[in-house]
Amino acid sequence: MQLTLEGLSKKYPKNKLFENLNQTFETNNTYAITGENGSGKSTFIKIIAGVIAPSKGKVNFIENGKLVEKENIYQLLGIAAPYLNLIEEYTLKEHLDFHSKFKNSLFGTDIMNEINNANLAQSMNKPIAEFSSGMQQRLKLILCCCFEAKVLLLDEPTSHLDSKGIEWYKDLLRRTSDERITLIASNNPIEYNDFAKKLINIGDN
Ligand SMILES: Nc1ncnc2c1ncn2[C@@H]1O[C@H](COP(=O)(O)OP(=O)(O)OP(=O)(O)O)[C@@H](O)[C@H]1O
Repeated sequence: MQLTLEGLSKKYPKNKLFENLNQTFETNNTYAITGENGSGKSTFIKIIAGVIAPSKGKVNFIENGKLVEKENIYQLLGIAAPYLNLIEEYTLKEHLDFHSKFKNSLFGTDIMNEINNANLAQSMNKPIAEFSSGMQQRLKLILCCCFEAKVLLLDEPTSHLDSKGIEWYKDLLRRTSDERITLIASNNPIEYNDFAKKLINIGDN
């Protein structure tokens, strides 16, 4: 799997974020997308995810040497980001069942071990609306990392996590990032230092 950027640019009427990014991301690699506040990290992640359009240029998903059609990209993606909300009315169990209709768990029914590791087992029947921000973040990371996806997009992955939660996130990523392209949008080295071989500073552009 490869992800390539061809002359990727984004500007808003009053704000030029990045221009002419050309980059190839390869499977089995983790990349940190850095840059100061407002430089465009989240915008970049949203463009990769196809949520918003670039001003110029292209994002290509290439699998076995072939360009993946736009409508099939969703199936390749796992994404955890502050602006992507869980379904508040669902319980954790309902959320897992719903997610499993679209994607297979990497661990089969052992996904419950992951729920346990994340300290969420006692909340299986609790609605997401009653989850703390840290609990919601842990569930977002499980849904992103523990289900089939070839590209992981993590925007500020440790937001709302306490020190135990950060150690849990690191362990989760260590165990689930093989054979994937992982992009971590962050200014916090704790979130990527152990993983990212390459830093792409969006603000440099
Ligand atoms: N829909 C929009 N219309 C106009 N400007 C926008 C829009 N969305 C984002 N911006 C602006 O684009 C810039 C980049 O925002 P973005 O959230 O991508 O930055 P970031 O690097 O993720 O920031 P942070 O580190 O603070 O999370 C900001 O100045 C923001 O105000």
